[in-house]
Amino acid sequence: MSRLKIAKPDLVVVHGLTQYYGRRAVLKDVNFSIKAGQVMGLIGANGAGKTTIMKAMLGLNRVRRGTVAIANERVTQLHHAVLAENVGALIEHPAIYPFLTGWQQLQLITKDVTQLQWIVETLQMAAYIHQNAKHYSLGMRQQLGIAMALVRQPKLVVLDEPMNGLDPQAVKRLRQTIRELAQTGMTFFISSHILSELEKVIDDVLVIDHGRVILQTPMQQLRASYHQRLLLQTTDNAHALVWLQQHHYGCALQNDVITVAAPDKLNQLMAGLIAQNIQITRINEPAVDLETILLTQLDQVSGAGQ
Ligand SMILES: Nc1ncnc2c1ncn2[C@@H]1O[C@H](COP(=O)(O)OP(=O)(O)OP(=O)(O)O)[C@@H](O)[C@H]1O
Repeated sequence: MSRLKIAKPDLVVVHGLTQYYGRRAVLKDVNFSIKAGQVMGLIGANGAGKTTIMKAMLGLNRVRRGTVAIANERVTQLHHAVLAENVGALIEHPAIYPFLTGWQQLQLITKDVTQLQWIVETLQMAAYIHQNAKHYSLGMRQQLGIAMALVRQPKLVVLDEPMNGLDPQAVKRLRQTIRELAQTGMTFFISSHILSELEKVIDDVLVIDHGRVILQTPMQQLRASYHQRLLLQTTDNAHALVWLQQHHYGCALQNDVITVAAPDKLNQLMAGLIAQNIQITRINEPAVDLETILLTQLDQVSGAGQ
């Protein structure tokens, strides 16, 4: 029996978003969509427009042109009923009342004790949740802000730099929580400068530069598009290098290690070296991170545009 693969619907559709601060365009025809259950990362340099995009999605800014739709409902500054039911967000600094406890602030969002207990336990906030928030550290305030965004388990959660001020354990917990919630169908849109953390949690990445989208792609595809290097050590590196160059492999020798660029016929390469009586003593594909992949990819994008 053949199985029909049902495409997930778009939960967020942003179309032609253009925004000015004064006379300066800070978003320029921004288009993207996020499918239900996806975890999408938003990356860009300082001032690229990440927070501005998130604010526009939440009806916090007046946009010049373009539309935002969440769960098929238009969102504007004056029309945002869909957000109350379906969206949790932490943008810039968490809005916290200093004379309420963390628990009381969470109660402003939901009275459901099961949900309240769940988030306090999940983010391990029990030690301070009943203290007044004015005594909270930066990290505790940030955790409370995240808890406020997640507590009702809304369809969409928008998090602007959520890892700010969190210690490594809290970052790990947040990452696990996001992955678990995404498994249940929740959708996330997360900006972060900590690419090494972001890449552990996202399915797709949206890259913006000077208010324009320059890349939107699944992480899997991004990784596949990166031509991996190979590190080789042999019993006779000098001889190996000559053979590789003669056979048009891009390669270089440094500190007794040969770097070979993107060998797509690994068997041929190994067989060729062995036929020369060169023994391969070590072969290694170095782990590659999102930052390296993106820099390479963006070089190609800007190179192609020249
Ligand atoms: N209220 C404002 N008035 C005028 N200009 C603003 C305002 N808010 C942001 N900007 C400008 O809009 C541009 C985009 O800012 P935005 O905060 O969206 O960037 P970002 O990508 O979130 O940056 P960062 O990584 O530093 O947080 C910047 O050039 C910024 O100076």
